[in-house]
Amino acid sequence: MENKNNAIEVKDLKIRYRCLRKMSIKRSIKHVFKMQKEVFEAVKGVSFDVPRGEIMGIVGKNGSGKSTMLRAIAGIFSPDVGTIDVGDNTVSLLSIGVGFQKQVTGRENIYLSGMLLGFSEEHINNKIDEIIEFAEIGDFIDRPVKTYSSGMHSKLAFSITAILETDIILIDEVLSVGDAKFKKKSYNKMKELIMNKDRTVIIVSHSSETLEELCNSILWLHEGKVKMLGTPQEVLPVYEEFMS
Ligand SMILES: Nc1ncnc2c1ncn2[C@@H]1O[C@H](COP(=O)(O)OP(=O)(O)OP(=O)(O)O)[C@@H](O)[C@H]1O
Repeated sequence: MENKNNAIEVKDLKIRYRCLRKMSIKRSIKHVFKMQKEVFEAVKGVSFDVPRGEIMGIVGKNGSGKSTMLRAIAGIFSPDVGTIDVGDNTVSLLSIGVGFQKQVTGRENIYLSGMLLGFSEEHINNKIDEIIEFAEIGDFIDRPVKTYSSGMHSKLAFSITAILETDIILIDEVLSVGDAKFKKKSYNKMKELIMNKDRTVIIVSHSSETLEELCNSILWLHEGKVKMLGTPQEVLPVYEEFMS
């Protein structure tokens, strides 16, 4: 870490997706050994720092690279170019559709997720009752995750991150999941986690109201590049004007 007050340092980050070039089935059978790969750069040289204890919001229209960047910071993708430094902090990503083994039970998934986040079995043992209680999914905790509704899935994912308390929390548009009661409870829990002065948070959201209330800074991504970086008061009005 260049500056010891930072929890996250991202420098010149570039992330590319490699997909197979579209061609007819006949052609692809004929050319199976030389199928051409198409490369798409979703993040095109992004740099920013997040000081320890701060909350940064990310905005940008659909497809601007927000989720790709969060996944890279969470360690799911590695950078094609550039660096991401999170020091020795534990990092968790709250996002719909990542993280669970569908064939095994919610309880087993708590252990798997907890260990992936870097926690010991003993630590998870101490926290598991609290996680299950917070998730409010009843007997489903001992059923395979593939039988869960999307609301149940999100409640369990949220509870694991919220109760295990990593140093860095990355939140991808999940502040508004679950039913009204859980939404309120999770929003309050998130605020409690965020208010901890040592915790660092990045939130991707389309709600300017939420970002304005919670964030110290806002990063505006546009087509994989930084369009603006500043305080919510500086960035959000310009962004809203741009989007309208
Ligand atoms: N697995 C993939 N393979 C190829 N391209 C992808 C893949 N995932 C995302 N992309 C492309 O990368 C770009 C950035 O996608 P990303 O999901 O990061 O955007 P986003 O800003 O999070 O969008 P949204 O607001 O819709 O969630 C998009 O153009 C998308 O089509």
